[in-house]
Amino acid sequence: MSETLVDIRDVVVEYPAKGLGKKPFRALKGVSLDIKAGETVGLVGESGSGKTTLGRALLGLAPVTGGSITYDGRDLATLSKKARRGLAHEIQVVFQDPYTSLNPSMTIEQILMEPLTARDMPAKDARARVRNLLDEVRLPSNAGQRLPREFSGGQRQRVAIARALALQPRLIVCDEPVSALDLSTQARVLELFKEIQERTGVAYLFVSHDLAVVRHLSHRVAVMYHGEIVEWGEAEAVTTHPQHPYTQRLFLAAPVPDPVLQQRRRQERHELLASQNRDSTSTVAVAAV
Ligand SMILES: Nc1ncnc2c1ncn2[C@@H]1O[C@H](COP(=O)(O)OP(=O)(O)OP(=O)(O)O)[C@@H](O)[C@H]1O
Repeated sequence: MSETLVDIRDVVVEYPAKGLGKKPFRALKGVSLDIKAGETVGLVGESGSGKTTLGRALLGLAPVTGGSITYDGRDLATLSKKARRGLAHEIQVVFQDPYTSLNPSMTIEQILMEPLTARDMPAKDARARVRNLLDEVRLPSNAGQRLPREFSGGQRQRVAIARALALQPRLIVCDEPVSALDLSTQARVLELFKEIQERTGVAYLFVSHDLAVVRHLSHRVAVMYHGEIVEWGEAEAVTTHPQHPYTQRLFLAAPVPDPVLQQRRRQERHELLASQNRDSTSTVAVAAV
């Protein structure tokens, strides 16, 4: 795992001003990170910190006004629309909400065939590929004839993952893909993400507000705060020895299943907050994370 697939350098995203005389809103303030082929990079941070915006920038869906995003050695900003479309199948996305991300009036087979036939795959081959995809995400082969509403949230998310896999991408932007699921379903879907990566070598940019989820899956972790990356490194190091005060608080705020450990965490968090309140040079505003 050494080849750099994505190189994000000093990226700035500014959303247009809402109203006369207002300034554009700077959602990313010079963000840098890289993703290697076959790697999972976890992106964690509180709501509004810019995680989704970074994923959208990578997908060409956010107004990038500074810096560069290089994919497989190519600067995305300098690609023609045609070249960008040609790359589209290599970078796919799985969204948070499995209830709204699938067309309710299409069968699962139609949903999965769509990207394949749009790329001129003959219908017979596309049907065979759909059967493989259902198998890859551990759904029964007769699932193809059913509608999204006949499935649970976890099963629908499996369909969304199958659709993302249809064109054999090299990178999937996963934007809070398990946040809408209950805990035991989350665990099974996370295992599926892992299994798929081991089998296909796909890379993930895995966006989540949940440190436990990110820690479970990621090789490296970036922590976002107010449009900046405040911590970036190996998942083990970032999650067990966080250096930045914001990461320390995020980590201590994360729920843990063990009540004794949870109580200890609460105490540590209390002490940390108290010490940060005393320290007026802290770079982080002391609000509850
Ligand atoms: N289209 C938009 N126009 C204007 N501002 C936006 C737009 N999209 C996002 N923002 C703002 O950019 C900031 C970052 O939003 P973003 O959705 O990237 O955060 P996030 O970390 O993914 O949050 P969440 O976990 O709640 O999804 C927020 O202040 C948000 O209000």
